[in-house]
Amino acid sequence: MADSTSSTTAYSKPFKLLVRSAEQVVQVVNNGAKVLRGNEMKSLAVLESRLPKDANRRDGLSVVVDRTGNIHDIGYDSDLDGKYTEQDFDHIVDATGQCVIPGLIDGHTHPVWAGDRVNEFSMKLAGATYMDIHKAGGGIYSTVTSTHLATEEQLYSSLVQRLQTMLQNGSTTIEAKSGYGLDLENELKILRVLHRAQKEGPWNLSITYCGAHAVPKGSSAEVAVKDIVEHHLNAVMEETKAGRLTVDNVDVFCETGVFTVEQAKAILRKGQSFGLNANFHAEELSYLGGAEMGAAIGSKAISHLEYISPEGIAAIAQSGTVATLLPTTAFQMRLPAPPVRRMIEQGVAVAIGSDFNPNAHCLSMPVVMYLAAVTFHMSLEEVLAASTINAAASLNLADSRGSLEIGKVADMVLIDSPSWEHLIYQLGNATKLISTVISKGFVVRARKKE
Ligand SMILES: N=CN[C@@H](CCC(=O)O)C(=O)O
Ligand SMILES: [Zn+2]
Repeated sequence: MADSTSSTTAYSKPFKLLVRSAEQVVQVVNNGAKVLRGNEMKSLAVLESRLPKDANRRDGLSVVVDRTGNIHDIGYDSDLDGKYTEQDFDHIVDATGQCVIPGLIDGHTHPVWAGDRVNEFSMKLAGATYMDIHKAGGGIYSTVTSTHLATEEQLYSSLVQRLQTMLQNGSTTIEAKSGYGLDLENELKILRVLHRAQKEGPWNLSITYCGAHAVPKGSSAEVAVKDIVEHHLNAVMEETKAGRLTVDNVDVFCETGVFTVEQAKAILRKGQSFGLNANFHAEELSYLGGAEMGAAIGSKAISHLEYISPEGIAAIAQSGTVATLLPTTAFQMRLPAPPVRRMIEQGVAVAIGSDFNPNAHCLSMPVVMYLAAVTFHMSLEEVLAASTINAAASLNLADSRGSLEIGKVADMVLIDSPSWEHLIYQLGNATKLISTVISKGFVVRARKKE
């Protein structure tokens, strides 16, 4: 097939897209595995272009995407040339010299809020702790106040800008929490904004109800838990049943001075009774035993875990609960790194996320991946597994996402470099390196060649 890019009448061709002649196709897994646990994260399935005997040009790799946006075929150009013609595709992307990786999956974000907390960043640099600020009524409370004042339209417009930036940085699936409403009316407002973004945007969101993000001012943890368990969660689920919301996960900030392990358990269990995945914050600033509880109730994932105990590690290794680690937060709050090496040695599946929120303002998974490698002592292979298949597993999405395998959704990132590791190695250069982002088989970012 000669080099060309064609785009003709929709639905007239048998296939949506051909990405061809790539240097590498990083499948991550190629055997249907739905998660990589512990040492399995060390080796990834990578297809390399080849130089056939007596040939003067490399035989690159191609990915064929069907009409539904799923991967239909993966193989060498020379093999696929006999099976397809240029006319079979709506669109052809020439990936010569580039690497194809799965769309990145950001396992933990708080993307719907108004205002900012740049003043608190200064305070923290001067020595204030996160909890000092929270107890003084700042932190989450300050964002709750500004988010209450914002209209749905304002929240939607800032959310879309944030998601666009995430997409430009390679994230095609993003876990997205509510949690700056706290009261039912404002939590529903935030969830509606997320639902609209999911319906209207090119990204894939995994939406999380996080009404237990802080104890509402003037209330107590006991009253807040009772409200959520007896009233708010029911109301949220009624709205989802009516098709006005989508909610996939339930979250709680289980932390000293916020919600106890027992309180978190009550909320998570109630969410699970509605079919939501338990995926919550624990052991971030102190050890409480949230990991042990989360494992015991079959949580899909637990985030942060800087202060996880050896028993907690054993429990999540045993239960298969994914540890979603958040390097930007640990880095900017100067927290100790979670015991990642020990987790991996003991067979835990590790995912990572940006934790984008007004306390840790980072929209770029490649930056998060760099921090995971350098500050959490993860290898480049472990970092990519944590941002693809394991992040998919943390959101119960590994059947359809997180690897480049036939039948999975064609979410792909093309990196203009001879090997995929450059995406992590070249700190701060991701939007230059990423030439193309493909979501559900549609090209949603196509950088012009300079
Ligand atoms: N720790 C709780 N939630 C967020 C921070 C939210 C905020 O400070 O606004 C986190 O994951 O880091
Ligand atoms: Zn968080």
